[in-house]
Amino acid sequence: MEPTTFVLFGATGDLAKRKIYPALYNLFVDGKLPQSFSLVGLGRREWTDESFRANVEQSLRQFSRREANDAELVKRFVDAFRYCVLDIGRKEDYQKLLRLIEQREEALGAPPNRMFYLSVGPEFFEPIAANIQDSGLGSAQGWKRLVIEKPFGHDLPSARDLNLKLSKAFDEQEIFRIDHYLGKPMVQKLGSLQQANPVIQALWTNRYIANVQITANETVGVEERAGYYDHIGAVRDMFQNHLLQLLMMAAIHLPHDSTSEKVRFKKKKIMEALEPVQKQEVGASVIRGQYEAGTVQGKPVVGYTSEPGIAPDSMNDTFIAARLLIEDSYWRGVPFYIRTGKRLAEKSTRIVVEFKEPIKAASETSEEGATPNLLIFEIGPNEGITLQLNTKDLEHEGEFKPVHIDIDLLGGQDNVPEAYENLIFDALRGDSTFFAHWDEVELSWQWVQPLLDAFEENLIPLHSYAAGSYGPAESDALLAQDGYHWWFDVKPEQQIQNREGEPYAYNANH
Ligand SMILES: NC(=O)C1=CN([C@@H]2O[C@H](COP(=O)(O)OP(=O)(O)OC[C@H]3O[C@@H](n4cnc5c(N)ncnc54)[C@H](OP(=O)(O)O)[C@@H]3O)[C@@H](O)[C@H]2O)C=CC1
Ligand SMILES: O=C1O[C@H](COP(=O)(O)O)[C@@H](O)[C@H](O)[C@H]1O
Repeated sequence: MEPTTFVLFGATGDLAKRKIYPALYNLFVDGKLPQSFSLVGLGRREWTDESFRANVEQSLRQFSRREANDAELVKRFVDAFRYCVLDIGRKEDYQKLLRLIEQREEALGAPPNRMFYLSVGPEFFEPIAANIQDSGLGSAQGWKRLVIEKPFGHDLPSARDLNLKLSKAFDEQEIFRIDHYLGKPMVQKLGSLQQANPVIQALWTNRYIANVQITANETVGVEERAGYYDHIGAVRDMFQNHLLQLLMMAAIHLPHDSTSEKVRFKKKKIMEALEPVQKQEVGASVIRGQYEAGTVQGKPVVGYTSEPGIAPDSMNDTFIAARLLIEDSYWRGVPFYIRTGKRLAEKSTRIVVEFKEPIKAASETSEEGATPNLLIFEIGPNEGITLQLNTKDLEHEGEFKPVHIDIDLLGGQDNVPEAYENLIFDALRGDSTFFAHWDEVELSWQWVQPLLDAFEENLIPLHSYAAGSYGPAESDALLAQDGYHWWFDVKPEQQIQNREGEPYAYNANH
């Protein structure tokens, strides 16, 4: 891997501490950092190199996947770290930064390959990009890359405006827009599983698939992020980015020789094929909700409008469910149902592919107990793939009963790289496959914009749901209209337990 200087804006912040340093350390331990690697951390805080390194070490002890108790190893890692006080708005600070980076490159004999990582609020994206350009930081002989966190815009016009401004300093192929869902190991496997397995590939069409359900349920509420979340809601926080990315990755058909460009081109095609919704029609396919007080995993919790920092009359959405249709030859007629929300019954991110029922369609015979075949991709918190099939239960008069085949994709490994590790590794290698291209981001905002307008103008109801449930009843009704139901929503009294005594989600008989 080429020598790299990693320039981290927001080095004193929460994301750097919880995700970026641990990810870099894990890569270091796994031998996946460039041989010549240097990091310059930036912030307004008057830290020194020493206090910076001490903070980084602390973060490794707290958050790293790999043990950080080998003092010699940790020291070798943080030796590459320097700190520079920089105020994003002060042009002279960028000259100081340029001198420091040039010194480091000279000392290491490294070419000026610079990766600028923006772990700061979105209001800083544009001034940082402009200052990188104006200061000469971005005009050295090596490569330059811009890694940018979400949110990418607040709506369609602001996203377009931001992109225009960034593109004055960085070309599209130099911009790496992070969507951490694209870094999740199971999401990274989705395309290749279908691509490499004829058995899946052959079934991946409207001929065999009845519907696809994409769920990202959370048990947490707004936590300490009321100020941010109350202006964003589930639609901008999760749906526009993570959930639409999951839809693209689930629907994609990849050619055998797929490159990063081809993957992103195919994703763009899916977004272009999404049937648009008109603002006045949003209510027919979109449900929005807000949690009321309830009990989440045995603990009583307050309702959204009683959370600290949230206005008592807030109309913000903490839940969204939607039915989307892809108008292409593969997916015409297959509804994709998507939902996400806070304060729900369980933390689970999964994709369920429900197959059509050929037995019933082919004959009028009674098939007592038969359920549709399902292919279930568990994305988090645990990873796995499960296939639900029907088998005859000889003890119960030959009724059908579902059996589940678990496919172990990790080969028993339990210490797998997490999303930020995968993504930072790819950015260091210049592989943009699992970063959101501007076309995808723009098309996502384009699809979502009528929803934002309808929400803003209160054209659709804001349904309440009890904390600890699976969202408003209207979300169930959305699927019931089409003759389906959300799979694996398990009421506490129906939960069965796995061998470890934990609730086992798959209760196909509910
Ligand atoms: N935290 C998380 O889990 C996630 C965060 N994100 C995104 O990542 C970004 C960073 O989030 P997070 O780390 O939580 O935010 P924090 O508020 O914890 O950190 C903000 C960082 O920005 C720096 N900063 C703020 N103003 C200036 C300035 N004028 N000049 C120089 N540096 C400045 C701060 O440094 P100092 O105070 O020293 O000036 C600090 O390092 C945001 O865009 C957020 O949306 C995305 C996903 C998850
Ligand atoms: O980006 C975000 O994601 C988290 C959920 O991420 P996960 O990896 O735990 O599924 C969400 O809690 C947060 O509100 C959102 O900003």
